[in-house]
Amino acid sequence: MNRQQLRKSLLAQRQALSPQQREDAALQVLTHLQQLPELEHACNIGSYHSVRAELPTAQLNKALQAQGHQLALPVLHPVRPNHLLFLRVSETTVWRPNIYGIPEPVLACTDILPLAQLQILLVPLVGFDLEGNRLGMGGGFYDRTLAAWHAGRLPHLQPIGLAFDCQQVEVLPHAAWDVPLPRVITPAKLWDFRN
Ligand SMILES: Nc1nc2c(c(=O)[nH]1)N(C=O)[C@@H](CNc1ccc(C(=O)N[C@@H](CCC(=O)O)C(=O)O)cc1)CN2
Ligand SMILES: Nc1ncnc2c1ncn2[C@@H]1O[C@H](COP(=O)(O)OP(=O)(O)OP(=O)(O)O)[C@@H](O)[C@H]1O
Repeated sequence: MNRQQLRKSLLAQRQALSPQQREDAALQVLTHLQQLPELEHACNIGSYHSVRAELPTAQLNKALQAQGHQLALPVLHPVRPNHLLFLRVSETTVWRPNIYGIPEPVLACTDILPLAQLQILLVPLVGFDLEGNRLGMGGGFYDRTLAAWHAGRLPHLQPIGLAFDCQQVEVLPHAAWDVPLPRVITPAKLWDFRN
């Protein structure tokens, strides 16, 4: 299967889960996440606003905020195509759907949290393999976001993919620009692909 076929098949598997299965999965993922020593101290966490059949993040985001972490959510970059900006969010954040129908915080420059100030980046994904290679929605948004980290320029950033177990495959075909994830959390476990 090529990337496009794989994406279609993995999206269908995710779609087949019931809303209850998705919520249960999200709670299990939150439990693994909360066991990370990195989260013992308040930190800046890049997260995402889940849509459609993605691993739900509403409760997870709320729980992280309640624990004192500052969340930053992605907005599509207004000038650089296929790039993301991460904006601080709070209870007063005004949301607006982007061109993909994904709610994002209304862009205010003062709310921008540069990647260099994030300690954790929770990454949505469609599929991942046993080496941490990631398949996303196809825009290359996170590959671009993670390029500087991959090049060693964001040593304090820890990317973590969030997924259902059915999104794990043995091998994903990967391209030069793909940035493998060091860790992925699914309901079953924390996958650590480092060394
Ligand atoms: N919740 C969430 N937010 C996210 C992402 C994500 O995967 N999940 N992204 C991760 O990169 C970025 C947005 N990327 C996206 C890329 C494609 C589509 C999408 O629905 N594509 C449709 C075609 C839409 C069209 O071209 O009009 C499709 O593939 O069917 C959605 C988000 C940033 N924010
Ligand atoms: N660092 C980069 N620099 C330039 N182009 C890139 C980069 N990363 C990805 N691309 C381009 O983005 C396109 C989409 O990439 P890909 O199919 O790997 O996206 P994805 O990882 O599935 O999506 P996303 O990261 O948005 O969830 C590719 O055709 C590639 O040309």
